[in-house]
Amino acid sequence: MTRLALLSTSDKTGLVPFAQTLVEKYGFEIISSGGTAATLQAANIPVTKVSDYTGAPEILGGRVKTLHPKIHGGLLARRNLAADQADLASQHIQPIDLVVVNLYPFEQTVQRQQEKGDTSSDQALIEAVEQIDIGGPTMLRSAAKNFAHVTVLCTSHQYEAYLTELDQHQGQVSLAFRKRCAMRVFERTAAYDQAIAAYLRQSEATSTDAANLPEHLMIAGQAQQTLRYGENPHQRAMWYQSAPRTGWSAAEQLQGKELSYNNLVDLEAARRIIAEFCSDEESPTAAILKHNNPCGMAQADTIAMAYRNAFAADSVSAFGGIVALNRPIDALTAQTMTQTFLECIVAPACDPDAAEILQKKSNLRVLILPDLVTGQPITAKAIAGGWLVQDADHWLTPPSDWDIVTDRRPDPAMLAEMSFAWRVVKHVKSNAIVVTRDRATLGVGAGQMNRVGAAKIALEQAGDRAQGAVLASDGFFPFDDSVRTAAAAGIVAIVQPGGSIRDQESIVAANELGVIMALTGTRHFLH
Ligand SMILES: NC(=O)c1ncn([C@@H]2O[C@H](COP(=O)(O)O)[C@@H](O)[C@H]2O)c1NC=O
Repeated sequence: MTRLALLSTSDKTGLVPFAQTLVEKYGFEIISSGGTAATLQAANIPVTKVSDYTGAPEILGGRVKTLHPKIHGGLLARRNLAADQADLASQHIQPIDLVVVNLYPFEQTVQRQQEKGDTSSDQALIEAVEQIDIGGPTMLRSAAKNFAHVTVLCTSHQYEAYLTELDQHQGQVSLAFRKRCAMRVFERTAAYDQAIAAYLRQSEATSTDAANLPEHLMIAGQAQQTLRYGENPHQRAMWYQSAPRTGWSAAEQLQGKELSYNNLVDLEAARRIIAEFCSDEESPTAAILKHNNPCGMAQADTIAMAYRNAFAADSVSAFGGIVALNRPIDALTAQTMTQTFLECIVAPACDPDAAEILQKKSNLRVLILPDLVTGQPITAKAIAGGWLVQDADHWLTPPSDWDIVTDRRPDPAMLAEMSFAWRVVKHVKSNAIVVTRDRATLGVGAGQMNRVGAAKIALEQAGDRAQGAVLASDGFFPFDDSVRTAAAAGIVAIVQPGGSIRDQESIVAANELGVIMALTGTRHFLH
């Protein structure tokens, strides 16, 4: 008996030569849905339309094409079960050996809508809903469930491997291959459903109410790149891209070595911190990061000067750093950046003459990410037996809402400096203390197990430069010791969340030492 293959593809890439080989080399008979059948007919490949085979026309503008017992009976029947075979015979159903389906391009449709900036109009919703494939996933799932007997391909990338398999097994397919194909189907349909759910969820309010977090957590992504290794060479790693394609998956790498796992983690930390400085009125800003923490961050009148000041903040740590800029890379900045060893640079754009200069450092990875602001709305951490999910920390209390708790009050310039320090410390691992002056970091105490330790590191790094500087703390001061250490080093203003039962002790110490203190009311722990 000839073997039956069911082909129903939206993406017709490689379809014709593949179908030709199936028919001519392996003697398959083909049945296909309307558009696929038309493509094959145009290439003179013999094909029967699904509607002719089932006797049921495509209806509802294509919403029902292949949803028919003659199709799903042929896909689900167990070849080794007499009762199933009897059902097929009585219903004149032919078993189907091979199913080739790729789905309506739902993710691409949403991507296009996002690029046009319209994902929520009535028209956009109608368009997206029509791209929710129903018949395709149904066939894929039927065939995948019956992998004991049926082979199912859900992407044109599998055509070659399938033909090789036929070649190697005298026209047959091994059970192991069919099982792998089934696994890929369930991965694909899960990701497809996740994209649909995410699209529908996006119109919901982005409240911090836990009830608005999804009832079922679905983290989906398509393998974009096998990374050489993870954080360490003995850890496997893969970069998955979510749909629609945005963020780092859509960034342009102008030059440099392949991105590593650690590069991407650092780049994302760099993006998050520079995103804090991307509003229209923001001055040119540069951040240099090492191991996820800013080692130097500065604002200035030009981006070249901002980079220079960020580098000067801690030129030792900047070696091998990751740089993020909130302005296009210009020639002068490029020139300055090539004077030291850097791992990666990310900026919203790059001037042509700057690109030419950077090319001299051929290993240096330069990435262009025009949208530095948009990140994932949630963060997820793996723990044994589950995941922890929270809203990304998008909150920032504006200085106008801070509580100035000391007799001395900041003038506008001092308040702006305190706001700079506050926005930097938000992105430093806890316990975090940052010392800044003239919109540049002078000292960064990161990831310490006690706040005094973080303060000591930041102040020691700042040294004499701490005279007249500002200190920011990501969490409240449990005691007044950090305030006293800061004042002794020359700090004139402190910004911290407040909220300790001993806040008053810190305030009394600040008043006694003539230090300005602002309480923001919100802490920014970062683990
Ligand atoms: N409704 C159905 O019964 C149905 N059957 C197959 N499809 C999809 O239709 C596409 C192929 O259509 P065509 O062969 O007409 O170009 C495939 O992406 C396939 O997944 C369907 N479309 C949507 O649900």
